[in-house]
Amino acid sequence: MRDVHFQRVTLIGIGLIGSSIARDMRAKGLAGEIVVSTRSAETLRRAEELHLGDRYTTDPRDAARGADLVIVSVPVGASGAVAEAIAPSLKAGAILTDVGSTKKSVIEQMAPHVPEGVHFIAGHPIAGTESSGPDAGFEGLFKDRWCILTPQNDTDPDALDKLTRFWQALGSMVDQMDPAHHDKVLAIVSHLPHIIAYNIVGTADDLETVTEGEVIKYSASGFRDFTRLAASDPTMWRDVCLHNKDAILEMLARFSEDLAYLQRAIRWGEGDKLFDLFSRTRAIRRSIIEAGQDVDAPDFGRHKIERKD
Ligand SMILES: NC(=O)c1ccc[n+]([C@@H]2O[C@H](COP(=O)([O-])OP(=O)(O)OC[C@H]3O[C@@H](n4cnc5c(N)ncnc54)[C@H](O)[C@@H]3O)[C@@H](O)[C@H]2O)c1
Ligand SMILES: O=C(O)C(=O)C[C@]1(C(=O)O)C=C[C@@H](O)C=C1
Repeated sequence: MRDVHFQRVTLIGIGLIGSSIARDMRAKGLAGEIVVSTRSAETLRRAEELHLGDRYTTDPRDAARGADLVIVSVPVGASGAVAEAIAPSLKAGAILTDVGSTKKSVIEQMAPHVPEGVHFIAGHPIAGTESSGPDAGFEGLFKDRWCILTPQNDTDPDALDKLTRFWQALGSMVDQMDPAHHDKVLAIVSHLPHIIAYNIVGTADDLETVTEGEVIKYSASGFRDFTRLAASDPTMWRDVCLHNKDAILEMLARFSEDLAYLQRAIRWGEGDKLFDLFSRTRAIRRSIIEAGQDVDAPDFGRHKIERKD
């Protein structure tokens, strides 16, 4: 059954996130018309082959013209340039949003370009995978996942309500947050895990010369879980690191202190300290599962989740 929320929705960027939004919009009939725009002609052709939209263009300004909702789904470092490019064609009353993994920097980049009368509300769906590009998206990515919106004091309540209901129609649970707070929370729950994964897999790769191939050969599921995160898109994660620098560095400093505590406990054979920490963290994992939030546990096969615990 169709449930049209916006007559024309423009998607700027059609990778994992943009194409997942497109697939759900199509399946649920949330848009009268979907206009797809992306930088490279090749990606655009692929989006067309996948029937993700109704109209396709590599010109973002043309794509945004007349749209009721514009969703920017590009690496966060490109947000400002995209906002500048589309600004002249945004119509009064349109809602402009994004899905970027960092919020303070995206708002700083985009807000100065937003014309009077256009409602800019930044957002971030907390859902994704290590894959990228239009083929990587899938219907249902946002189901039962949080989407954080970061409205400002002067955000129009009706526009906020419309965007909230749109994300809810995609299956998300919607929360509101201050952008700086968002960046701190995401630094610890998303950005640090990726940085740690990139680092441990890089270290293991460096050790290959010492261990003569054994790191890869004997890597069991613990290490493989890290390799899934470490396979995430390099451009996206370079931009996240550069655009959430302060919060990431703050969390890394805290992480390093706690790692030093662990290192010391191992050196001095303080088993009780190790046991206490490992018991506390095991309880956290269990509470996440009990809260029903383990639907996307890393499993390499994706979509089918086998619970081992
Ligand atoms: N991958 C995830 O798990 C995930 C989850 C939530 C939010 N996000 C955020 O969503 C956004 C998109 O991520 P994705 O995973 O869909 O990425 P992706 O690499 O799959 O797709 C990115 C899209 O942006 C376009 N693009 C790249 N550079 C550009 C530029 N300089 N100018 C204009 N367009 C450009 C690409 O052509 C592509 O269409 C990012 O800001 C990311 O931080 C990602
Ligand atoms: O599940 C994954 O592979 C993800 O990396 C998704 C994930 C996350 O860290 O939770 C990654 C970046 C986002 O901005 C939001 C979600």
